[in-house]
Amino acid sequence: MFIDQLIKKIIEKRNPTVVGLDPQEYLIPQCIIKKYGEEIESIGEVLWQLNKVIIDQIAPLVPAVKLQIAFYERWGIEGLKAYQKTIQYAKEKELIVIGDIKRGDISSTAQAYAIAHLEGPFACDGVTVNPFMGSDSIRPFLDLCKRHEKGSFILTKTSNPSSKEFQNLVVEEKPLYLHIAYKVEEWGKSLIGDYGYSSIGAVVGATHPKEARELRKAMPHTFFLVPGYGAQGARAEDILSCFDERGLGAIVNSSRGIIGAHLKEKGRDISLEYFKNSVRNATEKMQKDLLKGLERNAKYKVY
Ligand SMILES: O=c1ccn([C@@H]2O[C@H](COP(=O)(O)O)[C@@H](O)[C@H]2O)c(=O)[nH]1
Repeated sequence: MFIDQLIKKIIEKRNPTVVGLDPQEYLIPQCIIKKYGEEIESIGEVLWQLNKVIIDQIAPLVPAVKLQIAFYERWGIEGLKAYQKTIQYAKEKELIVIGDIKRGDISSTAQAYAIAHLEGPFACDGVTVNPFMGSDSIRPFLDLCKRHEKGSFILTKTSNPSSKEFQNLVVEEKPLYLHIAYKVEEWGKSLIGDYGYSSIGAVVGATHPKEARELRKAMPHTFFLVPGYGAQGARAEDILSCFDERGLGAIVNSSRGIIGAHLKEKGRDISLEYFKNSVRNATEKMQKDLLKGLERNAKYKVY
């Protein structure tokens, strides 16, 4: 089952970190661009080689990677080829692969999305899904998660500053994000694994600790995918309430904070060796930070 595999890997590596493979142009080291081609036609190769370097550094350290599809789609077919190759390589390295695709549409269309991203050409282990269109737009993802032992994370309270515009609106005496939370718990009921969590999880932003605390209580069987740590300003202490007393219940994403760590230190004109060290150091630093946060608080046991 998706969720049990994810949790087992988190425990095995003592690390609730997912590295975001979000290769924004400005953070790609010059040495990789120079080696694989500066022309637009080479972009696929650049993205793929960049990701390969990153994955080789982080595979022994983390349980999972998350690919934000926008940074591949943005380049068209060549970008999507790099996306596909990266998914394959990360799986070979025994990483859990999450496709951050945030899809949501009428059921026939949602089914095509679910096939593409859970069993077809871009099959990941898990994906992110947008619940705005309601249960029938989610159903095809649930069905394929069940059939193929995959996972989905439903946007519940997102990390961006404007998320409150809709998600915090009070509807029938409760904020909208709580209505979504109860639905996500219901959708996940038949996919609960050995640790008490479902393969149907929720995206809960690290940047909203108050809401995260409320959501953890409202969603006892829902595993959280938590973006917002690092580049968006959230710190380890903001995230603690996403975890249960076992130190389980959440995996924390960092993209720019890890694959762009070199920018703060030196900029883009660095050697490949420097880039590798920078990615590895930033990943280890995040792991230490999260574990220290959990250990400092007597409420949490850490694996
Ligand atoms: O609420 C959300 C949902 C998804 N994201 C995605 O996570 C990463 C965050 O990247 P950083 O560089 O670590 O800020 C990115 O892919 C977002 O699209 C999110 O930030 N918030």
